Amino acid sequence: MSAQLIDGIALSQKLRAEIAERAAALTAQGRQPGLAVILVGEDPASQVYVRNKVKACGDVGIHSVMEKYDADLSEAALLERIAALNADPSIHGILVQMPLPKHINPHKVIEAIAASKDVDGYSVLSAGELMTGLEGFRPCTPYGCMKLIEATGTDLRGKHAVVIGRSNTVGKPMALLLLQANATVTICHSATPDLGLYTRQADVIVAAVGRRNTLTADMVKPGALVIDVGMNRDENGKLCGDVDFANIKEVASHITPVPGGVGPMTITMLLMNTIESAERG
Ligand SMILES: Nc1nc(=O)c2c([nH]1)NC[C@@H]1CN(c3ccc(C(=O)N[C@@H](CCC(=O)O)C(=O)O)cc3)C=[N+]21
Repeated sequence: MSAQLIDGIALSQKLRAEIAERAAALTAQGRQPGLAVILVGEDPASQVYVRNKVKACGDVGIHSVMEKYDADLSEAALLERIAALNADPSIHGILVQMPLPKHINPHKVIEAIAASKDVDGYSVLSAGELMTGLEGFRPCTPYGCMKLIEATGTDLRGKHAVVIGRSNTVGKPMALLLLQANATVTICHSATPDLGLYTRQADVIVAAVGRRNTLTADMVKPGALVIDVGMNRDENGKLCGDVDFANIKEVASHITPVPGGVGPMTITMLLMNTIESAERG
């Protein structure tokens, strides 16, 4: 193995220790940070993620409230719960786990969350703040990816970064964060005819597609840095990312593992956004 592993668990531990100190300072002033997590329906993956988020809060001294509802919860009832949490001074962040059941409009739900509590960074306002370079909540997954890149000591200025994927939660905000760090950014997606043509020119590749083996070793320039946002299952049901880790690690300079890379950092940045929200008061 020639590539250096970028360890999302180790970096999370370091950042979570800092978060715990900030949480303790707020708690000592009678302002303990609070996060509400809402889960609608019984999707098993969502149950695991939500449980992990609640556990992470407990570990750093953030008060958390988990609300679970049946899949037939009405949109109106969900909006009512959000309004109550918006008005609750003990809650500084509200996260509604995605995806929602089909009868609920996710845009309506996200926009119902008070801007000051949008710790997922999913609202139109948060997206606009990111686009404009204003202060605001950054979406947790791309924010975590930036911290992972930073941890390698890589200066992104003038580097060519290729983002694969254009989702509102990962690909698009990732491209904007890389741009803000002065990288030259290319966004590739499902309609890109020859993905390798772009990735072979990349100093940094962020794969956020949701399909395993999207990036193979022949598509990676020697010495490139590879961030794998994918969360897929292989034929044995084992968790794997979007990149062919076993072969790319022989070519890349740095690479994130799955699990243990981006996933834990997503939760860490959620905790960070919640602390920042509580500090703003
Ligand atoms: N409103 C909302 N906000 C989200 O941030 C959000 C969401 N909805 N819906 C689903 C996605 C997915 N997501 C993950 C977070 C952590 C891991 C994670 O910790 N993964 C572990 C492995 C976990 C396992 O073993 O299954 C790892 O990569 O090491 C994974 C996925 C947050 N999401």
